[in-house]
Amino acid sequence: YHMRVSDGDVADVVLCDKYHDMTEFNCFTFIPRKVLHFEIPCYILKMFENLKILDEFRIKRDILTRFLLYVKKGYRDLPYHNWVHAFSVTHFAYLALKNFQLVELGYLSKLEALAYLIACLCHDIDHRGTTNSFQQQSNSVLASLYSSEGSVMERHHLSQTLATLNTDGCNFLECLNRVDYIKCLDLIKNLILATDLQVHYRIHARQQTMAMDGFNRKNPEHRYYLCSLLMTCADLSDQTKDWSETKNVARLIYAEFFTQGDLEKKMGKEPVVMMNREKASIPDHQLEFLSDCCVCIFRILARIFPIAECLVDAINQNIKAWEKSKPIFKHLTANYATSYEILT
Ligand SMILES: Cc1nc2ccc(C(=O)NCC(C)C)cc2n2c(-c3cc(OC(C)(C)C)ccc3Cl)nnc12
Ligand SMILES: [Mg+2]
Ligand SMILES: [Zn+2]
Repeated sequence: YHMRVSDGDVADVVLCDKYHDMTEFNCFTFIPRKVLHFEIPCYILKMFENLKILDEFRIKRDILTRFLLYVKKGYRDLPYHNWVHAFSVTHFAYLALKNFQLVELGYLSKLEALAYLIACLCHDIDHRGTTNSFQQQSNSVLASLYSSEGSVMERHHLSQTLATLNTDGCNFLECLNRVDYIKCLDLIKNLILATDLQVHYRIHARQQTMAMDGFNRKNPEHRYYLCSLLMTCADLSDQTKDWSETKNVARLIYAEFFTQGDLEKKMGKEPVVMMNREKASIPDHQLEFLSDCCVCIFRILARIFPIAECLVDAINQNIKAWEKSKPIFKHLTANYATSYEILT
């Protein structure tokens, strides 16, 4: 296992000093999925450096690099829940830290910023392309481990994160003092668990109230709601890009959903419509998801950070595009098994 990341792999990343001009990269319109796959580790290191986080916590670049190369190997080769998703989620966290000046203006402590970036990188490690309910249905090992506490997949992602930190030469947090170290792991736990849709539904109303009342940095509940909101926004940030990106991401997500549906049929179970390639209407589901889930989360964000209004606008543009795509899907679906092929 230890031979999986060599010192040469680490050196390649530590020594790369390209990408001096980060102007484009620092904008909300930048599309992280367009970054060349082999360049992703270098960009991640650049983001940490650019945010002055390494100096703050005296984090060694080679140890952080070995950690992120193991994290990269921890992701499976799935259509959506893969290393590129981890990078795109982390890129949004970087944009939020930079553009909302989260640390400079006191919204997040430096430690919370560090935990936020690490949680984004690790939040879907070893995902299998199936949902929490599928873990129960299939009596998976993960369900037997975690179903009593809920958030089965998210608890597994957290466990994989801690295991990677404890791999030789990967614990870049060991230079933190004891209090910060324990606090950082606790923050990473809350952030990764916040990416469970059920957790989001449970705290969504209170996040809304927090935004209406005004964020109070002295209130520990507000700090938790803000961190969770920033996490779900990062996880959904693909939806704030342009229409071609939105269509591409939908194709990837439904490739996973339909594969799960196929698996469920083989198990003699009826999949939910959204995962059934014979019955799903991608535009309808996406309209529902964007209107009922996505845009609401980003509206709360925009209430706290007005410059995030552009992200709400981008989602609304994509909602309009899904509406316009419906007649085409309706017409074409008659000839296709599902509207999925049209997205390819
Ligand atoms: C474009 C897009 N469409 C989606 C359509 C449906 C669903 C879904 O899970 N429906 C529930 C059923 C399966 C039981 C999720 C979708 N989705 C997510 C996503 C968000 C998540 O949760 C947070 C981050 C807390 C919101 C967690 C996991 C995922 Cl894959 N990311 N992008 C998407
Ligand atoms: Mg997840
Ligand atoms: Zn995710």
